[in-house]
Amino acid sequence: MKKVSVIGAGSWGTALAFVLAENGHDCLIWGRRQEQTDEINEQHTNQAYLKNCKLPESLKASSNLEQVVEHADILIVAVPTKGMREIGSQLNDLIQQPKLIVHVSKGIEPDTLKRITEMLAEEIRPEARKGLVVLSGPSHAEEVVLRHPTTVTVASEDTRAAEEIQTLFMNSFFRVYTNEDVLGVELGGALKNVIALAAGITDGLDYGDNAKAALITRGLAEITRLGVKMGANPVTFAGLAGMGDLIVTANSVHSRNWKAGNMLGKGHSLKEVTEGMGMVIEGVRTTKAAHQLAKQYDVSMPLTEALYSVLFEGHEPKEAVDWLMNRGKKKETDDFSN
Ligand SMILES: NC(=O)C1=CN([C@@H]2O[C@H](COP(=O)(O)OP(=O)(O)OC[C@H]3O[C@@H](n4cnc5c(N)ncnc54)[C@H](OP(=O)(O)O)[C@@H]3O)[C@@H](O)[C@H]2O)C=CC1
Ligand SMILES: O=C(CO)COP(=O)(O)O
Repeated sequence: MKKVSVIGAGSWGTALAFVLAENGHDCLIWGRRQEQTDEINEQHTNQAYLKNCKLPESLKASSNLEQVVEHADILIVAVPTKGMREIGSQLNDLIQQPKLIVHVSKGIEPDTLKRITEMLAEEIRPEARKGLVVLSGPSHAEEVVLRHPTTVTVASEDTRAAEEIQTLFMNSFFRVYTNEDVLGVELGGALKNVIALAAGITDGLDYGDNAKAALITRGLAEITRLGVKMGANPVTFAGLAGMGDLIVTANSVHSRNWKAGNMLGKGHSLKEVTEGMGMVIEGVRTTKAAHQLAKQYDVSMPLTEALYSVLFEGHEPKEAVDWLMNRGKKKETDDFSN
């Protein structure tokens, strides 16, 4: 049994805390609102994020970040990418003894184009970190708390740290692999949200299954093309953090990114969609970052460009699809030579 703290009591932080508590670990979860941590402690629920889920009574919650950081040597950080630097800087101030820090979020910071391990490495001093690990893969929180079979991957520069986290989470419904390609795992997790938004748009437009299959396949091709140019292992994109997560996010009714795209395809504005969701839609900010990365690395990412034009340049979804379909001829397999 280990002491573990989860920072962030949204859908994913709560589902992972559920797994850890089920595994017998002494798990404390931090939420920034006391009424929410009271609900977890007293009702053993977190209705705003995981409806009708009974949480293990052994799972405890606190809104006192200092207490939560002190509780454990392993910190699981589960806040949206937008809040990552602020949390990282607070952790830097609060950590007394070095901690193993695991993040489970999926995004890239626009403008700096930093991945989450890079942001955390900038915010948290090296002496406060035993290691940095990313956990990613096809894993909707709603299904994890139903104990439905789920597989994820953990990656770290430090193989032993990744293996420690693999052991911490593994159980009969939550299977964890390790992967040495931190860059590929983080890029796969972040960029699939862009393609899932686009998949939601084609579903919103009622374009059917051919269009969806095209988006997923060509989406994976452009994610891989960028990732390989940045130095990632192409095999990672055929794995859980790449194809696996892209399939689940582009097809699931649980996906906030797919839902957001679906509403855009049906004619709602981006403002309406983001304000109505009540949960994070990581793909919107990541589309900005991916558009910038494509320029910086001089990689062709037409689906990302089409989505960018809908989200940020006022183009209609149908116009973007027409543009995609009427581009010049291409070979399917020239991807890696770009
Ligand atoms: N949901 C899922 O199934 C999965 C999600 N992920 C990833 O996990 C990350 C977290 O997502 P998820 O839990 O789903 O998000 P949710 O929207 O469900 O919850 C977000 C949580 O973070 C808190 N929060 C929001 N902004 C900040 C901030 N600036 N500082 C501190 N806390 C903040 C919210 O607090 P409050 O309630 O007070 O607003 C809430 O507890 C995302 O990157 C997502 O892509 C990965 C795999 C699966
Ligand atoms: O990353 C996820 C599943 O693996 C969750 O996706 P959404 O953020 O689109 O709900």
